[in-house]
Amino acid sequence: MTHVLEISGLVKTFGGLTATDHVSLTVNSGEIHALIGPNGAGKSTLINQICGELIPNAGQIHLAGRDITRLAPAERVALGLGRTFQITSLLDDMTVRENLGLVIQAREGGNFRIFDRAVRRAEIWDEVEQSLQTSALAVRAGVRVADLAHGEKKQLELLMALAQRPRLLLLDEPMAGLGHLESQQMIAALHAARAECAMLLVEHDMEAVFALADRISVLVYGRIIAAGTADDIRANPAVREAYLGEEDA
Ligand SMILES: Nc1ncnc2c1ncn2[C@@H]1O[C@H](COP(=O)(O)OP(=O)(O)OP(=O)(O)O)[C@@H](O)[C@H]1O
Repeated sequence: MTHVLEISGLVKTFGGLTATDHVSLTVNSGEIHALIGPNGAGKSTLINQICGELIPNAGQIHLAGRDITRLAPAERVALGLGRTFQITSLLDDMTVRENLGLVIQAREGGNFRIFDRAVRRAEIWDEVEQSLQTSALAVRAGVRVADLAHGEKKQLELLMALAQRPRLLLLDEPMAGLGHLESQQMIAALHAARAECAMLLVEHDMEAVFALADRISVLVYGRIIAAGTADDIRANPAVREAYLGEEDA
């Protein structure tokens, strides 16, 4: 079986510190795999190696069977690696609809002939409407990004990342800074998105992790100390001790 993502024996050191200590994990197609762990466990370091912002000292990363360990970030994106857009990359003076249209247009590149352009433009707007259809943003399509609430901007980031049609989407704390209702909307949006791509979800909000994850890997001091379903992880004594702490014990 080809996994969407396969990480094997990954090691990353910073001087004397081993931030990624022989990490192996897989993400299957259609799966949401959550990566949890306390502050400083090495989650960002691992994500940055998957994106190509950091190159590991040892080990391999395969995306859909292709060795991407040493590829540049843009080459990984071209092979189907997606990451949520940061709010700072949204265009404030343009509407939700226009921001989405731009991403779809960029995905297609200049890849159509002049006499196809009008047809293509109509197809792009159709795709924009489709992607908005089931989103909490549907009623805000004509609103400028500058006038959106924080949670709405996070929803737009997700739609823009999905519009790139990634095989694997890396989600770095999508619940951060969201209120209760906004978190519920984000959980619903991620749940709906699982039909479109596999996801590796780094998240501190355990309610969201337990609601969404098919499998969970627990990282502590750079090592995966446990991996399994939400029930496995909840019941694992080492995890309760190292991570969930008194809150769940
Ligand atoms: N560029 C760097 N140089 C030196 N040490 C680093 C560097 N980046 C991360 N570290 C160290 O590596 C370890 C893992 O950090 P990392 O940021 O990956 O953890 P994290 O799990 O993402 O934490 P958080 O949940 O707080 O974001 C920490 O001890 C951190 O201080």
